[in-house]
Amino acid sequence: MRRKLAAGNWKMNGTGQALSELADLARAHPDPACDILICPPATLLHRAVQISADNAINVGAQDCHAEASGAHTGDISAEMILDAGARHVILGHSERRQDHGESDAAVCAKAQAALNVGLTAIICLGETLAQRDASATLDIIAGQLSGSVPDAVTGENLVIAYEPIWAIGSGRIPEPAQIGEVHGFLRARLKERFGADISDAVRLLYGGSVKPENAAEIFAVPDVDGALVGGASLKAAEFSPIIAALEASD
Ligand SMILES: O=C[C@H](O)COP(=O)(O)O
Repeated sequence: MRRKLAAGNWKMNGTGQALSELADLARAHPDPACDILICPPATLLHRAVQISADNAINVGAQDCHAEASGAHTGDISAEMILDAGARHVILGHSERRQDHGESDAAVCAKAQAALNVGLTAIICLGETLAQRDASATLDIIAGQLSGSVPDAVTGENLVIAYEPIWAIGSGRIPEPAQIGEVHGFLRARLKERFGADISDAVRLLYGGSVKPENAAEIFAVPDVDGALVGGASLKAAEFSPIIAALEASD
């Protein structure tokens, strides 16, 4: 049985003051019925881990380099993330694919680096609005899935986040049936490639304008195992009802 996952991606938001939100979140969810993960900027990673050492909040990073070490100014390696005490890393977010030109192959190499040190890779994929309008969504998703996910996954160490690019930060979300179509497709493709045992263990998150008001509807969609939340994860008061909706979902 997959344990549901409420993941918050703080993106390039937050200085030390924002860490009080972590403590508030932990107080609101002392014994959650789902996993809770916050991915702050790299500058806050270690402090976030320290604050969360004795509570139910997990901490993750937002990116890693594909190499273990070397002359890569400004980057951090998977081992550094592990050393900071985090156990998850988001990879291939559309903002990185766009801002940094990350290809599926680059995301796959980063994911392999993450798996090599024992991190769980949260690999993001999703279509643009033009691709959806052209009925190309499943083709795009199939290509990203096959190109971005390394062979060495066990199931438990892989999370896939379906994030339609047009839904990110826009206030728009797909119809539940559209989310269900993509998630069902992802599960089937994972099963084809890795077999049922691994496919059944992979958690599939939806991301893009998840808010307290729409969370229950999204979590009722089959094969949605949680959410990757951006803006609404920045404040405990807004993320907490999303977590509660996930806990209440079947
Ligand atoms: O990683 C999170 C997603 O990009 C969703 O962001 P959002 O919840 O602000 O739309």
